[in-house]
Amino acid sequence: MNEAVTVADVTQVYVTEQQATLAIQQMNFVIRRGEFVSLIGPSGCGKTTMLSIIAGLIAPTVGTVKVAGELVSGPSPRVGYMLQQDYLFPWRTILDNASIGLELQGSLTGEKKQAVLHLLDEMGLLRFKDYYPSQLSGGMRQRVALVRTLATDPEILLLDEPFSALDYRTKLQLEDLVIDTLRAKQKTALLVTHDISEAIAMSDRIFVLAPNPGRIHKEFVIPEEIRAPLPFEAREKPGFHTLFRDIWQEFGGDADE
Ligand SMILES: Nc1ncnc2c1ncn2[C@@H]1O[C@H](COP(=O)(O)OP(=O)(O)OP(=O)(O)O)[C@@H](O)[C@H]1O
Repeated sequence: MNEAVTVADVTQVYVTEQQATLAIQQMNFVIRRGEFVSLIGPSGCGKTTMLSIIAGLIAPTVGTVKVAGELVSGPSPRVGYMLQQDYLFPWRTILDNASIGLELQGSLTGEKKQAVLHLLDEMGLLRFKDYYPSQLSGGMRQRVALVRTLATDPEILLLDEPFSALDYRTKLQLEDLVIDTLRAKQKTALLVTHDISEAIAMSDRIFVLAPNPGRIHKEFVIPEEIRAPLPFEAREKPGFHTLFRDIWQEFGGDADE
């Protein structure tokens, strides 16, 4: 099974007392195992809705989603979710925050706790394991959130603007750390971002979405000449800015020129 995520004919309509909103219309795509794919597009084009459907948090009005060949019918340990905010519990230590997913699953064995400590070590956080979130910087807290997401060993990670609240330097460092970690662990990831450069630097493929109704407008495969071991290096490749401009135009970037 090479397909990590299969989205088939997904349509999502939100109905409120005032109106019905066609948030997503007939979306179809496949993410292969180990791939890093980004969803970019203007506000309201259905990016978060798509992640919520893949995560099993909402059932699509029409269509199906499979994760590793299994129909998604609710939240599953196969899928990990990382958000813009770290949502760490202030009264729990870093180790206890990082372990909470395992604890909630009732699977926090001694062996798993060692694995969490190992992940904290990989993220440069081991010496802070007994600290509380308020004692850490925003970038460090987001690294704890990444450890918490990886601790349950999900097959696919859904990343909803996880770098957008960070300062620029921290954001670039964390992008490198995430890619390095996910590639080493051969994880599949779907990133939602408003940052075209970030999407190009991190992804294998990019879907540009369009709004009203939310749909896939265009797919970009990142060419070999732009790929690099780490996103920071990809930003320096010749061809990076040409691709940026191509995507910007599809984004409607030149609409007011
Ligand atoms: N719970 C809801 N009830 C009603 N309408 C909703 C709900 N959630 C989202 N929508 C609508 O569905 C559309 C898609 O929203 P969604 O949040 O998925 O877009 P997005 O691309 O993630 O936007 P942003 O970039 O601003 O986060 C929007 O028109 C939004 O107003």
